[in-house]
Amino acid sequence: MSLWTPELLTGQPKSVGLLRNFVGGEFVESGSTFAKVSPVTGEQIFDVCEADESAVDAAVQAAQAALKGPWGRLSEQERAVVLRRVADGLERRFEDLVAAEVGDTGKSISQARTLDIPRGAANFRAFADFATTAATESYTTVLPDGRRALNYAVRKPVGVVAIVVPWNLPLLLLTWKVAPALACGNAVVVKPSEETPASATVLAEVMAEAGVPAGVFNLVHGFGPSSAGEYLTRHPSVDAITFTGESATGTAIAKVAADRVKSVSFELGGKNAGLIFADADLDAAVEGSVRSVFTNGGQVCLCTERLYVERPIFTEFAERLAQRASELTYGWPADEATMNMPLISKQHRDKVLSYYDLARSEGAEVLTGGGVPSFGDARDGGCYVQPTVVTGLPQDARATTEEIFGPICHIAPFDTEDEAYALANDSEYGLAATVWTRDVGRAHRAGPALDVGIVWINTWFLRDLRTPFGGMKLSGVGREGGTHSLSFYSEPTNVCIELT
Ligand SMILES: NC(=O)C1=CN([C@@H]2O[C@H](COP(=O)(O)OP(=O)(O)OC[C@H]3O[C@@H](n4cnc5c(N)ncnc54)[C@H](O)[C@@H]3O)[C@@H](O)[C@H]2O)C=CC1
Ligand SMILES: O=C(O)/C=C/C=C(\O)C(=O)O
Repeated sequence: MSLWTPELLTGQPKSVGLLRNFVGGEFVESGSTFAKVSPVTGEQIFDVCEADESAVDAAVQAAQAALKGPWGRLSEQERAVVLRRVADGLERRFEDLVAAEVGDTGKSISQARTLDIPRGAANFRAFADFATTAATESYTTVLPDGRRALNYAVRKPVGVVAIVVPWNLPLLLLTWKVAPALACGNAVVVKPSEETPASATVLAEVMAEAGVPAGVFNLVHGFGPSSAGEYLTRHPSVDAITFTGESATGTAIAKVAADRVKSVSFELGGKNAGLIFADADLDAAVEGSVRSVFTNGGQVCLCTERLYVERPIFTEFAERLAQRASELTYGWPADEATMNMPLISKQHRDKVLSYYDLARSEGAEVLTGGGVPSFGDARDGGCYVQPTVVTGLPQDARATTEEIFGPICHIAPFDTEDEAYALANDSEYGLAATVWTRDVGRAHRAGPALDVGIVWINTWFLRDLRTPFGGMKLSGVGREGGTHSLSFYSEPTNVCIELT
């Protein structure tokens, strides 16, 4: 019987499925299991096999062996054919992936259908294209004595890549790294979040169905410290580590990686600012901010948690945003009209609610939300919080400086363009910013003025997969996307031929 039943959408499945690790092309069980519960109801939906140190070692060895087999001899074009088969497979398994993703996260079926799952297939198609069309460097060299040479670089795989990802956009973020890693000829061992083991398991099934050679894609389930995440990242045969998640976890992984000088790519946290200028299209700025603050329950590293609004429109903007936040509909994930989703876990809900309390104790005025909704049904066992808008905090309050990762924003006024950039830049993080203005000159000034990796003007989370993606300061190390991903997941060897 399929594990990926529509019952997962309710958070109340009739039976609890077993999710296994995928090593060397086989699904394997390990000694212990842990429970995965639904964020919608708090009921257990899966038993998950936790990979112990020997299971992680077997996965890394399977990856090493795969690099020596047929996979290591394929051309870029041949690998691209395999990647496109994976994309086709993800599309064939679309409804299974929706059930898996919604079951694990409680996100709305409409978001899973329009964002999370389509981006899985899109990532594989995009990197099949990028890897087969990207140029490599070439120089004709002329020396002072008249000798000439041709230099050109060839791209080679890095080797075994460890991929560690979080729970907020599970399939999207996993495939964003698996696709370029495989396009460049590497073999991977992936460690999804303990909170979201399901869509990675469907991806493993798709890999097998698409004929990806055994050992090229390996999946280990488990936790971070003293579990699969740590065993994987400190494994001596892992050549590179790519990670998305909390900045503190990035620090822990960087320390482990330093011992063997492994290359790392980190997409970390954010405390992203939105700047609303008085000349903006106010309707668009309000609706855009509703998206940027509340999408995925505020659980996207790109979400806006700090809004700065030019003083003449401050009161109107704040009232309108709070009104729209209060109108966001609750519903079961399977209801297309549902806009709010639960947070991922009780632990994360406790963290977010502690920030709601902290904001109040630091002097915030709560314009809407600030608590927990009540349903009178099984969702009361879940992890819901109210979308929340606050104002009145100083710039250095903890609630306005620390990443909360929930459906909350703080709104503050500003008076000049320079002040707006200074407030936005006054953060340990530097991931993304959103600017709402009709002034084209200001739109072009914002990019250079803001100390972040991504600036959106009059939009948010509009993605072109060729563009550099990543953050400054505590928000990350390196960039992925397009040729930036190809650079991380491959090693260039320069060839110099003297021309006679
Ligand atoms: N992209 C972002 O900005 C994200 C930020 N967060 C923030 O992080 C907080 C904690 O969420 P978590 O999912 O626990 O994030 P996390 O950063 O602890 O976990 C992300 C992934 O790293 C793994 N991991 C954790 N510690 C590790 C270690 N020492 N070595 C190797 N792997 C390790 C986890 O098992 C998971 O697969 C959230 O409350 C949220 O504020 C969470 C997810 C994404
Ligand atoms: O690649 C994207 O489009 C989205 C990335 C989002 C994150 O990295 C995150 O939320 O952690």
